[in-house]
Amino acid sequence: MSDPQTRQILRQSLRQQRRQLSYEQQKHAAIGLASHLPDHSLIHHASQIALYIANDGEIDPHILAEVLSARGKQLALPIMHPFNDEQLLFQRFRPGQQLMNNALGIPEPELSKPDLVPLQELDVILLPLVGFDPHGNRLGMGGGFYDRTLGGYTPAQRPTLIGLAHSCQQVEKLMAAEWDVPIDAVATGEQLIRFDR
Ligand SMILES: Nc1nc2c(c(=O)[nH]1)N(C=O)[C@@H](CNc1ccc(C(=O)N[C@@H](CCC(=O)O)C(=O)O)cc1)CN2
Ligand SMILES: Nc1ncnc2c1ncn2[C@@H]1O[C@H](COP(=O)(O)OP(=O)(O)OP(=O)(O)O)[C@@H](O)[C@H]1O
Repeated sequence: MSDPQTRQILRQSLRQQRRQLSYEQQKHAAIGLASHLPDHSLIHHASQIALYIANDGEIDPHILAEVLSARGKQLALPIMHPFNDEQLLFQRFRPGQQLMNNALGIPEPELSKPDLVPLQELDVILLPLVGFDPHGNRLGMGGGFYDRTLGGYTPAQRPTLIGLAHSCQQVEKLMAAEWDVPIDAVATGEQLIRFDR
């Protein structure tokens, strides 16, 4: 599963599966995530947490965002870099804040330099993903945005990386590409799975 064509076929099939989840299944997963994840030590001890606005059937962290915000966590969202469109920036976000669709149709805050949060100041990034395996390999949308943004940092420098996923997004094995940044854990609507390395 390393060649780009195989990755693309798997990506299409996993994206289709998550888009086919019913409204009830999505709601159940979003509530489950918001009820177990805030109490986990990785989140409990974090003060600055990046998450995302759900798109394309992704597990929806918006209830989680409200719980975290009520517990005093500072939240941030990824925004597409205005000049270097292959990189993400992270900007302060308060639930309910006005957002605008970016070029890919995903809502994001309007760029405001004073509200940017340097990556090193984030304790945790909750990342969207298309697929994951039991070793912490992650398959994303194929833009390489998170990999490129995180690739310049050593594991010790970068925030803890927790993928958020529906359990149907787990696959047996993903061959990591050389640029793939492994994640530390995956949280589903039911549980948090930590990867030892
Ligand atoms: N919710 C969410 N936010 C995110 C990501 C993500 O995967 N999910 N990203 C993770 O990297 C970044 C954006 N990357 C993305 C890459 C491709 C597509 C996408 O839907 N592509 C469409 C075509 C869109 C178009 O051109 O109009 C497609 O492939 O069908 C979306 C986001 C940053 N924000
Ligand atoms: N650190 C990097 N340096 C150079 N190119 C990269 C890097 N990371 C990713 N890429 C490029 O980005 C493209 C997409 O990578 P990949 O298929 O791994 O994306 P993804 O992990 O699924 O997406 P995302 O990280 O946006 O969720 C690849 O073709 C690769 O060439």
